[in-house]
Amino acid sequence: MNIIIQLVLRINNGAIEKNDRIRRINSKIPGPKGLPFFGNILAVRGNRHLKYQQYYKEYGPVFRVKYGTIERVVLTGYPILKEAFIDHAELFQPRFLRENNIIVKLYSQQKFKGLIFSNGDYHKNLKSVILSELTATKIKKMEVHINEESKRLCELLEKRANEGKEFVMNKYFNLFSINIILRFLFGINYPYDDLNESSVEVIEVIQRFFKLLSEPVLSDYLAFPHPFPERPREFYRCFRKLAKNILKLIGNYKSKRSSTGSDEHGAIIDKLLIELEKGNITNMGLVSICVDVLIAGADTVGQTLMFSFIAMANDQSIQEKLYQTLNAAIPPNEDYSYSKYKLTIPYLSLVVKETFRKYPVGVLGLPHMTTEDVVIGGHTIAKGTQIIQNLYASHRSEEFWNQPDEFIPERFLEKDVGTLHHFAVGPRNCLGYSLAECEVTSAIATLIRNFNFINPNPTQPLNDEGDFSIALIAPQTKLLVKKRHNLVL
Ligand code: HEM
Repeated sequence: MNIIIQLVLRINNGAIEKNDRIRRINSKIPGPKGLPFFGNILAVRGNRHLKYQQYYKEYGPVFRVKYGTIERVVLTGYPILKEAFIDHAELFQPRFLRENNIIVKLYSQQKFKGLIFSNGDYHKNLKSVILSELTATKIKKMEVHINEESKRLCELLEKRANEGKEFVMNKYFNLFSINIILRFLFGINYPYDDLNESSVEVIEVIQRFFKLLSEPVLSDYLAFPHPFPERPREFYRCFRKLAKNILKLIGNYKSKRSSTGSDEHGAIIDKLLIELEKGNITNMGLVSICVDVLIAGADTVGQTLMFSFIAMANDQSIQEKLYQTLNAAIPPNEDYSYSKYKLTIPYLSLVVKETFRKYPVGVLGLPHMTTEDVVIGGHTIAKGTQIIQNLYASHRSEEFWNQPDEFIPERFLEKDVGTLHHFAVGPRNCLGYSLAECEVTSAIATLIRNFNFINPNPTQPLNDEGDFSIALIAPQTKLLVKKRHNLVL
């Protein structure tokens, strides 16, 4: 017993000493004063991205906040993010992992290792395996499926248009993006005639999982191993549900593969199964990786689309101009094709860029960590500090954008326009960016060609303020849709 107590004390002392060093070095970085023990954790509850926007205005592009004993430095604006994540890429690349966090412990054990919370060669290898399935050529090959999903969405919307009633749009976009990720991962899509119970459940579990993952918990305050629960039970319930679904899909995929005798279906899972056979990942690791790609890829695109349509329903002139541009560029009986038209319909690109600018749904990215002491923007940041990319505040700052809170696609025609970085900056940025761009552009083009999206109460602009989560959540939004003509299907 004595030995165990001594061991725990030694670990505690090690952690406390390490934290003291970080605190000492970071103490010169400006930032809000915090409460003893809690630091700033109570002040940033709720819409954290708005609080960080306010801190950026008060303290500048490099500011420090404390989450209990965790030292967090927040970087805002492309120039400072570039200085850190590109000019010092190696020092800022790793994911921040709390050593005493159970999830992180689980994830970092070989058995459960996923993608998002791994580092080093394991992460590098996995990222390149998955990226090899998301090249421009692969995406072009999959375009037919993306168009199919867009058309299915149109068919559902046609029913709503025929009813002539307003309806909540959000879950349709979520289903669209989940289906595309499932196509890339497993070569399948979620069966739906409309929003049935099981599809809605998957959407809700993914959103809840993200939300729970983004909420600070008691363990955030503590620098040492402890017995307190890390996350509410609901978190594990969500993970188990997702894992169960994924295991079923992997099982189905394997039996389909053995029944057809084919080795190559062109889905990401093919490549991951090879990694499993080589012993580079475990069975549970495979599940964690699939959960990571599913949650990272589904909610982000769904929320982005919802924000875009809210903006366009609030400004009919943008929607009308886009509709006319698309009509002029694409023959009436031809589908929109991303690979064919992405460079030839400038106004569509402007609308997509402005969507990503005004609504960078990965608002604070995912936490990174410094591997050495480093000077950024004139401030010394200690080795081991948690680093956050303040993407929302960067994209909404008057320093880089004129009228940043307005939706103005034409801003990208100006000469000295800011730099978009909604997929984060540096080599550890979003793995799905090419797919996301293709999905968002294709869905906007196909839907706007076929429907007019209307705010049912035009005297009151639709709310476009999101609710903080790892992927900003768009408000539940009721729209009216009107068919433009016979659908281009
Ligand atoms: C509008 C859509 C999307 C946005 C705005 C977005 C944004 C982001 C951001 C900000 C990060 C954090 C990067 C960092 O830590 O520096 C990220 C990471 C990630 N994203 Fe996306 N993302 C989107 C779509 C997707 C899609 C479609 C996929 C799936 C194919 C995906 C998969 C991932 C993965 C796996 C990571 C973790 C990368 C790593 O740890 O190396 N994302 N994304």
